Amino acid sequence: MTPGDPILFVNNVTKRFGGLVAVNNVSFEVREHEVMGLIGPNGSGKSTTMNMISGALKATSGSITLKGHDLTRAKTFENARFGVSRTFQLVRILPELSVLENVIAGAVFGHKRRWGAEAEAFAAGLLERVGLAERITAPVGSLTYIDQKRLELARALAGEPSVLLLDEWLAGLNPSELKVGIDLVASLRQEGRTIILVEHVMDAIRSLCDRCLVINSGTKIAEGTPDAVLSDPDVIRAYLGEG
Ligand SMILES: Nc1ncnc2c1ncn2[C@@H]1O[C@H](COP(=O)(O)OP(=O)(O)OP(=O)(O)O)[C@@H](O)[C@H]1O
Repeated sequence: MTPGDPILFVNNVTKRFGGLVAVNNVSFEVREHEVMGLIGPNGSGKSTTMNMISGALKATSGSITLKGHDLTRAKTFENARFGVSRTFQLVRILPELSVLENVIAGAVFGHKRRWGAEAEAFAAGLLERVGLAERITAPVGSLTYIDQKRLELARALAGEPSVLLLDEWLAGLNPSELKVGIDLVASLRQEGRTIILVEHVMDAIRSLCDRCLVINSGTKIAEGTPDAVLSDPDVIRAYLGEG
């Protein structure tokens, strides 16, 4: 789907941890229906940026707004209400709940607050969507790694997000699972989801992203199409190091 108007505005955002500036005066916009890749070497500030959008961390300065909601001033739990859902670098699912219950939890605490039978039917539909229809009543402990990833994705989608944050969602998959994972994200793109993708798998970045933002040592160093940024000498230098 062709990207529409910008809905997420990150304005001059800085995050300090004591003396360390993890994110340094970064600004960008994300348009509706756009898949934006956020890339950069290890420790460059990608997860910190995602955490500020999701509300897990508060910016030291700057502002983040989504469809007119000020995420920077919101309480942590309000970011989901305002339309942000995410997956985590290390899968986080609720081990004492079933597959279905995990996704219902996402619907109940999400953007639109569905309850009861409505939440259950909605969650079941999403499990089918991510390829987990057969495992609906399974205990989460019995899931394979890729199925845990599918579950986390279904739970994030259950929040009916305006923007979906995928933090290295493809990490740790073997080559055949990776293809399945990329196809699944491609199908989300196809249906017009707005996504920020933090990813080290460059094939995924090239095939999935409309646009990429590159950060290095907390500072934005490039922005553009995947092909343009990945051939940018500053970006190559950041990844490979000087010399
Ligand atoms: N809670 C924290 N307290 C102190 N320093 C932190 C904290 N979280 C992150 N940092 C530091 O901030 C910098 C940016 O980290 P961040 O995790 O955002 O990088 P990243 O680009 O996501 O890295 P990776 O690709 O390895 O996941 C790093 O130097 C990291 O050590």
